[in-house]
Amino acid sequence: MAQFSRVSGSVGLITLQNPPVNALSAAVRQGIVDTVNKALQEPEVKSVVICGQNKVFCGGADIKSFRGVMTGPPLIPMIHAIEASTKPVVAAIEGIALGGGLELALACHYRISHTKARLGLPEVTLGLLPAAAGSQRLPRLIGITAALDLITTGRHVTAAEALQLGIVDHVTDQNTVDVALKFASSVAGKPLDARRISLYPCPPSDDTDALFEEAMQRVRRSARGAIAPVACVQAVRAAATLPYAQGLEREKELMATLFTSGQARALQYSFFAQRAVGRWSMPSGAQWDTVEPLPVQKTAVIGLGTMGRGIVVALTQAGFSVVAVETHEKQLTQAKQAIEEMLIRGAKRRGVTPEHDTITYSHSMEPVANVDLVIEAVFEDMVLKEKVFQQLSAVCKPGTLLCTNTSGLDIDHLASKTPNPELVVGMHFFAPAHVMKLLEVVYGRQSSPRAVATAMQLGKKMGKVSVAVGNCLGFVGNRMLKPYMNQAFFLLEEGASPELVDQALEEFGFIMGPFRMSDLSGIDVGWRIRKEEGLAVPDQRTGQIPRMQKGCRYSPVGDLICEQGRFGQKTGQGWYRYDKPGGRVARPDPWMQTFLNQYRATHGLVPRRIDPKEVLERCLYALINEGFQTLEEGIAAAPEDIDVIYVFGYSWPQHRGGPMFYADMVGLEKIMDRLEHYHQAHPDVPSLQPCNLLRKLVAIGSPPIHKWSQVMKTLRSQL
Ligand SMILES: CCCCCCC[C@H](O)CC(=O)SCCNC(=O)CCNC(=O)[C@H](O)C(C)(C)COP(=O)([O-])OP(=O)([O-])OC[C@H]1O[C@@H](n2cnc3c(N)ncnc32)[C@H](O)[C@@H]1OP(=O)([O-])[O-]
Ligand SMILES: NC(=O)c1ccc[n+]([C@@H]2O[C@H](COP(=O)([O-])OP(=O)(O)OC[C@H]3O[C@@H](n4cnc5c(N)ncnc54)[C@H](O)[C@@H]3O)[C@@H](O)[C@H]2O)c1
Repeated sequence: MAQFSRVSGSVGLITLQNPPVNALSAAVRQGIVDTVNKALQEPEVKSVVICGQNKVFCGGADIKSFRGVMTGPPLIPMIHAIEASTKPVVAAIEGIALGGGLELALACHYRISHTKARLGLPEVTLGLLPAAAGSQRLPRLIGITAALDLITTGRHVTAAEALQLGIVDHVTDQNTVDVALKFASSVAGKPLDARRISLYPCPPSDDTDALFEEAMQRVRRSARGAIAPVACVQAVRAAATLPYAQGLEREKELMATLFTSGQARALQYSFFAQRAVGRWSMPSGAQWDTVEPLPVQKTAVIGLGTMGRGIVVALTQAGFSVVAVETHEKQLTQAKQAIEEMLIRGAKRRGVTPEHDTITYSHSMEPVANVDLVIEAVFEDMVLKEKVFQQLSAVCKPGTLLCTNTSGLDIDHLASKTPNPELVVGMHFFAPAHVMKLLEVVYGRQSSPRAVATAMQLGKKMGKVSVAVGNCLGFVGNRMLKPYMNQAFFLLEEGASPELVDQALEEFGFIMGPFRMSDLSGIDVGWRIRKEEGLAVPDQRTGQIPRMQKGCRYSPVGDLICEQGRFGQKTGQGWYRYDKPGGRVARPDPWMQTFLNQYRATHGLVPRRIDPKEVLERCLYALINEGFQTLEEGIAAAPEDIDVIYVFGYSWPQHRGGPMFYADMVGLEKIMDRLEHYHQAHPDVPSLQPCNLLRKLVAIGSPPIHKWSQVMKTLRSQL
């Protein structure tokens, strides 16, 4: 809806009304058409102001309506009618002007923004482009380079940057609508042609071809196969090289392809999935809207290694005081310096003053006594963690929440070592913890709903996308990674090279394939865990690590290269070769080829040519199958939870939605058939056997992903 009123006798005020973000639904568009007509027809009205209800201008087109039948007046003619108006129209921008919201503002003759407003054309993040003439107007207003930046990244700009770029005419910290009304009165009757952006020529650049060539290459490099950023460059190129009307036609053509694409569906699914994970629930029935979080102001972090340092930074930046505890003297000094540097860099990026005086460094537990919440990040060693939790239980005031950053150890076991197991939860951050958006909040059997609500809220305050998951070895993310990595190892045994496997998965859209990723994070991490599990241990009789363990196929290739001291980037050698320890550029290593040849010969394995399609199917379908298993067990509550974890924690390409969304796109029947095919070929790999939930979903006709939760409820009671 949109409401019309007349202010001070001669200014028509149009207020968009569609909470919470005044999205341009059919009713809002109809409201704008009607009220603009009214303003144009009423002779008393000399100028017009458009604003949004509740101090929010407009969040753009109504994304929810994209999947249904589009009704109501189309956006483009509506926007053109505003620009063509003979009475000046002023946009009063408060809160946000995003996507279609900014396009609406660009059709107005003047734009006045509140200092705290954010503006942008984020359509690319939804797999689209600004198709209400935004791709044609913005370059004409602010130039090609700046428009390319905003349109291809979708980033939001502050009002100050918008003023500097020329997107808005004036910024105010007063009541924006009042300022706009006053301004509208002052420009009544003034000529408007110089204010109609569609009439502007696109500002020329020295070498347009070279500029677009360079932009296209940059965008293709970072797009990881996403098509929308490429279409955005093409649309801006049309603005730069074609008359406005033809540019608009090109924009429409490009949008038509994007609008119905699987990528747009995936990205829009991902947008809503990110919001859905905030509405968490526990098997007990406790859920996000019925549980009050505990108040948290003072926090502590125990262990200042790789993870602890990032967690201290994230907590400090979110405004919490932190007691940072590290027993190792040298580590404490180094951590202090690293944390200060990270805070200074972060403050510079955000244009604020760094906050270091809220951190208290300590090598003992005493200062932890009066904190509200502790996050433990010591080595991944259960005996050590038990000891730390016992110490914390003795030192902390009653009611303190005890969280662990373990990557996958048993939360219930750890909780059982404390007098208040209801106050223990997992807070599994991802490295680097101050950068990575994902947080898995792991509830144990006895974790109280308030403890979970508190950890979820803390994550939100730290700017994380937090997902509540159940307790099991590896939780959701790392548990699903195991069958994926196992397939990657098996493929090496059967004839693939690390490069072949990585390339297939990088072409799919991962930032790094499994081997480059494992070189980056340290191959020895998994090796140590496998040794603790008794897997990476030679048989006393043969002296070799068995290739069958507990009745399942096991590949010791990762263990064997660690035995050679090849731990990845940190040692300068791993699955690849680097120019020096700590080097970043991975090069294929002839040593690896020789090693794999000898390994295969030793075990009588005849190498074969591996097709990249097989790499994708075996690695991804095994991971997806494990995802279904976590749903079946209720460890993950919904497919959206898994997809958000994979997109934000494991670099799954967002334009492919996440593993479960991808499974839906590929077709559950195909996934099941291919898994059965590979399981027949490898009967000693149980993770290739389709799990019950997948079979049942196929049996009832493969319902679409948004129906799985409902189906799962019924199935879980039967399984
Ligand atoms: C061929 C056809 C031609 C079409 C022409 C194209 C036109 C145009 O170029 C395309 C667009 O504008 S594309 C659009 C470009 N615009 C964008 O990409 C902006 C997308 N929105 C955002 O980035 C964030 O929501 C804000 C920053 C606006 C607020 O952040 P915050 O304060 O943290 O709050 P929050 O929790 O995030 O949201 C609160 C609730 O609002 C909901 N909702 C929000 N926007 C919606 C929308 N546009 N729609 C519907 N709903 C929208 C959101 O789902 C949530 O509800 P839920 O029930 O809990 O799910
Ligand atoms: N590194 C990762 O990518 C990653 C990701 C997610 C979770 N994790 C988990 O986070 C935890 C920490 O991992 P990390 O990589 O930061 O380890 P790390 O080896 O870099 O750091 C651990 C730190 O804990 C300190 N420490 C040991 N005992 C202590 C004690 N009693 N009191 C205080 N400090 C103590 C050590 O001196 C060391 O500085 C582990 O449980 C790990 O599984 C790691």
